[in-house]
Amino acid sequence: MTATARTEALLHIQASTVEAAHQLPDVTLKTRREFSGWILSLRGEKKDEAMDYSDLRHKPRIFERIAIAGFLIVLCTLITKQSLGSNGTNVFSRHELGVTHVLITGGAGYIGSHAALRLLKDSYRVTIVDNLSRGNIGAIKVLQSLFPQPGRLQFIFADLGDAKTVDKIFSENAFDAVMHFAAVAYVGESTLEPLRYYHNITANTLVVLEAMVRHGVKTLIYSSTCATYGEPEKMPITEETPQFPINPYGKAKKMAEDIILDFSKNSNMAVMILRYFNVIGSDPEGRLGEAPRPELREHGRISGACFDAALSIIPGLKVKGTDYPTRDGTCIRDYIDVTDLVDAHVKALEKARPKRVGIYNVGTGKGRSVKEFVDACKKATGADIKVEYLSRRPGDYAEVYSDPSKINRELNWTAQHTNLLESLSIAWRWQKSHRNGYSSP
Ligand SMILES: O=c1ccn([C@@H]2O[C@H](COP(=O)(O)OP(=O)(O)O[C@H]3OC[C@@H](O)[C@H](O)[C@H]3O)[C@@H](O)[C@H]2O)c(=O)[nH]1
Repeated sequence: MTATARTEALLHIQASTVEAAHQLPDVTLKTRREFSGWILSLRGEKKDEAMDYSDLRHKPRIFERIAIAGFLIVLCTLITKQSLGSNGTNVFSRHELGVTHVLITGGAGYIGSHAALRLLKDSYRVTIVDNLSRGNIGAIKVLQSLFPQPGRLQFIFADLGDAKTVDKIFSENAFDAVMHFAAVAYVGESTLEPLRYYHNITANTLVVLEAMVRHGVKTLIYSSTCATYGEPEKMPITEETPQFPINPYGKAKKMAEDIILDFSKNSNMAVMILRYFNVIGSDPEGRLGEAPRPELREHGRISGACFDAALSIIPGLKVKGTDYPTRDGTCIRDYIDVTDLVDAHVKALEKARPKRVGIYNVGTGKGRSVKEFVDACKKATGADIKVEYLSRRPGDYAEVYSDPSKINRELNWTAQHTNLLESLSIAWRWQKSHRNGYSSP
């Protein structure tokens, strides 16, 4: 286009704009008249009923324009703060706008997949990173079938130990928050393979944290455990109970906590550390469940062992230790339903604020012995589970149960599913229809 043609085109546009202005609809004229009237009343002048909107006398003077602009700026700032939080990073409000993107590490695992389901249901955007060493692709497939819409759920097969890949994932995605679930998590196995535990839990947390810092991700919800307390003298356990873990799993989680907490002292990051007690149950609608690796059966948790025994996958349940100083000689644990646990994560995410560091026990506050647990499991499954009594399992502590009052108070969270039989019955429904985990109907 030549310079002359461009000038002609511009003149044409201006002419049509003037034309359009002359055809302003009545409503615009009315608004301008009202505006002029408002300006006059601010000046203390009398409103001229016959005034014309185009009368220059009624246009705001320069200082009035500055005052109006200032007023509008203050108003816009207030509205923005209201919707984005005082420093623009309020996760909850961004979620209300429908944009919160949460990275779930270990989202193919038992707890991670339930958390992903809940977040997706609540309209969050979710990216799962999992190396499938402990998790199940079957859980991912279920989630994908429930949320097939583009942009809702992304699955990335990757190992958190691979810092380069993790960095690439962060650079290709704008995460608002990270829920770091991925970890090996068997107390018994940790005593046999401590290096695996220290590396997987501690080093990988460092990789995630460093990537968050590099890419400006401001919120971390960290999965910790009651195992960090070890064997406290006083029950119930509060967040102030001294942490003296007695097995590599608990020690590695405590180290990861220390790394995060030391880092948080000079950072704006919002950090929520959730110390889970013993997680049981499954999605009440039967879409997800707990599917531990068959080769790790010997290290498995009590709930999995009970169900395996009920399904005759193993000949019977081995109760490990009957000489603990407890009411019936078996260990006491605080069993928390996975639905409540993921609810605690959502509440933690909603209440996360820059520089806020929260540490919370997530438990029911009730302790149940292994024998009581096995009785409930027999009722839930209806199976006459054969029980064998063995000596103690290395790394076990006699009794832990939580004082959940801090999380009740600060996150407005209370365990809702405290009926052990009910939680086990729900989990059993899924287990018996998934005899071989996700790979079998
Ligand atoms: O087959 C079994 C399994 C477990 N148990 C006993 O059941 C009790 C609970 O053991 P689990 O392995 O289910 O759970 P743990 O208490 O060791 O740790 C659990 O809770 C805290 C979480 O953070 C851990 O990830 C989780 O493994 C222990 O006393 C254990 O010895 C058995 O008697 N037989």
